[in-house]
Amino acid sequence: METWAPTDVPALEGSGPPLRLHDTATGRVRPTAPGPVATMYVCGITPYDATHLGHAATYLTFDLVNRYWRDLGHDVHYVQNVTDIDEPLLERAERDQDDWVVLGLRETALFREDMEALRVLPPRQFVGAVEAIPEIAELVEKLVAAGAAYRIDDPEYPDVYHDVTATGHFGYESNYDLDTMLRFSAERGGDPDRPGKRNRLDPLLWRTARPGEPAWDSGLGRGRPGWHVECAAIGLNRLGPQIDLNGGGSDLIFPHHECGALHTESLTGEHPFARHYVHTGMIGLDGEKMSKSKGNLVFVSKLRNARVDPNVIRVALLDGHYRTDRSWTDEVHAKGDRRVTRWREAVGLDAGPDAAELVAKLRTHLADDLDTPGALAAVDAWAEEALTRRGTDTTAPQQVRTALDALLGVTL
Ligand SMILES: Nc1ncnc2c1ncn2[C@@H]1O[C@H](COS(=O)(=O)NC(=O)[C@@H](N)CS)[C@@H](O)[C@H]1O
Ligand SMILES: [Zn+2]
Repeated sequence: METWAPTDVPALEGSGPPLRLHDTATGRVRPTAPGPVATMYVCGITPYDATHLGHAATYLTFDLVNRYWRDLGHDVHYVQNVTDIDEPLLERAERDQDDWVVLGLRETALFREDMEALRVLPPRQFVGAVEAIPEIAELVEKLVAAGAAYRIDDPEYPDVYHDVTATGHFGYESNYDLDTMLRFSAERGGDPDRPGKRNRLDPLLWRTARPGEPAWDSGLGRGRPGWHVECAAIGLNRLGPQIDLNGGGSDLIFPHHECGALHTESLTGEHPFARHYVHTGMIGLDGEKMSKSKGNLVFVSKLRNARVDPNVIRVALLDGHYRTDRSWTDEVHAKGDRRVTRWREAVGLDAGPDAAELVAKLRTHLADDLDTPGALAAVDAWAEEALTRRGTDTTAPQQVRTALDALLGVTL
């Protein structure tokens, strides 16, 4: 499916330190080391209730990774999916007496608009699960042929599951204990208590057609793919068996990214699938996690319709560190608004303090596991200096504008 419109990224002089990021699998912050083309798979939305500020905070995080890698001189091959077939989508369509296909198309279109408004750089490939079903089914067939996957002994619905013992590495990505895995599996779309599975955590690969459910023909018979294998196939087939970064919110640590790694590594034998597994904290609303089930969602489009500057949304969300669970509040919004106003005044001057020092600080903070609180504070300091003690560098205001655009995606 169509990706969204590109945003140009101005080039800056020089470059900063290597990007260091926290990796969930090793539990450590360590340098990324992409080749000339960095490869990044970030899970996309399930297209309903798009685009809430939780989604936005996560995609803004990976936008900073994209921008910083480009600032280091890498090209970035960024792939993202849309889970346009899945239980939650079918249930929402049912609830709203909506056609699930139309719901998905409408919400995906809104998501693209919101991403463009927030100036998030688009993925090179933006792939829907439905359009990928042929290649997903092919991956499942290979897993069955390799003996890593099996049909469950259920004459009515002989679904296909992946044996979690297939690689000998299962659990390395999340490092969760068995109880936690079982709990999250049950809470997040898994079926640990289904009789006949070899292991309770074995993830579904192919769901045999049920009456009244959408189904597609495949070499596995009529049915539809499981959730995790959708991302495994879309990522593997476009980025290869080992990638620089697999990303998403912390709710994807398990089972989603653990099982995605199981699927690709079972087939390719290459371990780990991703050199960095990067996960963002949850955005809440006044202390409660912002989630579809809670219905306490703040939408990017609603803020845009209220004439909120997308730069304010971006700066407000970047004020907290990407890995912390944090809330959207009126104060967070107001602080972002004050900041953008103040920065605009400062770059509106005809001269300012030396910009090179600020650019170096921005790079150092971003390279340090995306320390955006530090980066934004450095901009605050430059703006205060410019507005109180003035400065003599007549090129500084424009240099700062360019650096904020390239590195933070903020246009003043
Ligand atoms: N409250 C939140 N705060 C931060 N990130 C969130 C929040 N809610 C969802 N996300 C992230 O937003 C992305 C899309 O979430 S989603 O719409 O539920 N879709 C999915 O998780 C799947 N389609 C991934 S293949 C995921 O990375 C998810 O972890
Ligand atoms: Zn995914």
